[in-house]
Amino acid sequence: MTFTQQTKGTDTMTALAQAQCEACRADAPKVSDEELAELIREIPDWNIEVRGDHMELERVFLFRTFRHALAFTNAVGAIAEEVGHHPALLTEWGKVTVTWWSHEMRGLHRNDFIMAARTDQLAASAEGRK
Ligand SMILES: C[C@H](O)[C@H](O)[C@H]1CNC2=NC(N)=NC(=O)C2=N1
Repeated sequence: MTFTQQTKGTDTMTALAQAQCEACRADAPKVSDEELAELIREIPDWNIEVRGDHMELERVFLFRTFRHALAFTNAVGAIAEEVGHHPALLTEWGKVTVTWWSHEMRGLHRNDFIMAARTDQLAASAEGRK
């Protein structure tokens, strides 16, 4: 899995968000422990959850209303569809839990970190954040 960072901007999260996702393959390499330590620093508000035999990236976003939560849910869904890499999305009143991991390879790929960074960028401009 190559991973091309379009820019080496000062804000590494922005650079991560602008990186290109690659098509997920079952035999794609999981991120190494070193990559994990480096990449999680670029998305500091995300938690690494160990679930069964794999890790997942997860963050809760709070909103004033269900309508705002639903709008954000749909915005995340749209960027997922654009790249063909999809999160788990739990939408509740005033709250959206976003979880990224790579199903076919049962683990964390750089794509998951890219999409978490893009999710943060969406949240930065989302209406009704608490
Ligand atoms: C056929 C389709 O492209 C694949 O099933 C994609 C869809 N979206 C995906 N999303 C995630 N998170 N992991 C995958 O392995 C995955 N595979």
